[in-house]
Amino acid sequence: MRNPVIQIQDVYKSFLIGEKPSFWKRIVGGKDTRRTLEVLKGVDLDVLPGETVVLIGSSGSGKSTLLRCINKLEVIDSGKILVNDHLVGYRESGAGLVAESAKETARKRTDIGMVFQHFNLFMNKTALENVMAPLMHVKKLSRQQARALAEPALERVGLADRMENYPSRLSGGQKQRVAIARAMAMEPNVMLFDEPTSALDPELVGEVLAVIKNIAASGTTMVIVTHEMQFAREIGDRIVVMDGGQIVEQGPPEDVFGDPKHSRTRALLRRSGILDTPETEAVTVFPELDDD
Ligand SMILES: Nc1ncnc2c1ncn2[C@@H]1O[C@H](COP(=O)(O)OP(=O)(O)OP(=O)(O)O)[C@@H](O)[C@H]1O
Repeated sequence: MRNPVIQIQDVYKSFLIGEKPSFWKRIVGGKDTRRTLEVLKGVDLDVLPGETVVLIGSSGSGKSTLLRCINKLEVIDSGKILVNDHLVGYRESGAGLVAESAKETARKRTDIGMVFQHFNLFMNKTALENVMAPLMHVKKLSRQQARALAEPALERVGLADRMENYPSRLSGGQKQRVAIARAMAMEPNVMLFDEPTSALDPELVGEVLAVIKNIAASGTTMVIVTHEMQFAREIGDRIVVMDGGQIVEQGPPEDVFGDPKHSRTRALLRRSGILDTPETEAVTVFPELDDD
């Protein structure tokens, strides 16, 4: 069996919350009131080649942070993340592992496509120029070579007739499809989607989901953070449920949605209208007595 494309091992991540006290405040002995918020608390997760893993969980459970750690948009406090067998943030040298430079991080990121909630398009460039930009500036392709990859990428997401449009002339769904084409044109071997439909009007969600499904069907390894439970159920090879910075349950969609084991999963699915068992579940006080 091939190695997992992504290996996340015992990852911890926290943020410092609050404002750094000013120089003058410190001079007069003012206290630093910042506090540490632990967002990831020992996460382990492997993603296999061609697999689509969907992260679900309540707001603030750490899904986006975990996704962002995979391509070093966030730096982990401890643990390890390997992508394509390379340790994120480090490179091998004769002397062992050394911290990688910003340039090396940028180069490694070309293997990992990322699609954000808010598209992140250049507003002063057409759809085609948006897709060509990283091909030229990161992959250093000529304009002609970049165009030869960008056009089919836009065709693939159904935007053959919108290539010359500026983002201001595109709907939210079309903008997100340009962002997907831009990531896919780089031919990454992993795609990360961070709530790709949550900034869209409901009637535009379907077209973006259809494009993502199409990419999944082509065998690209994907990790998707979403609140769209129906979509998660349809597209996920594996559903991973996060709560309070930890993975509380994972498995095939039919198990997680059909027979959720963890109380936090059941609460999440109830809130999403997927599970309609009553709020007051029977609580097994003495599980050992239930065995026979
Ligand atoms: N850069 C940051 N600085 C400080 N706190 C942060 C930062 N990024 C995230 N957080 C906090 O970390 C926690 C987890 O955030 P994260 O975005 O990972 O959750 P999530 O599960 O993706 O939530 P949602 O579904 O609402 O997007 C939240 O409390 C959030 O406010």
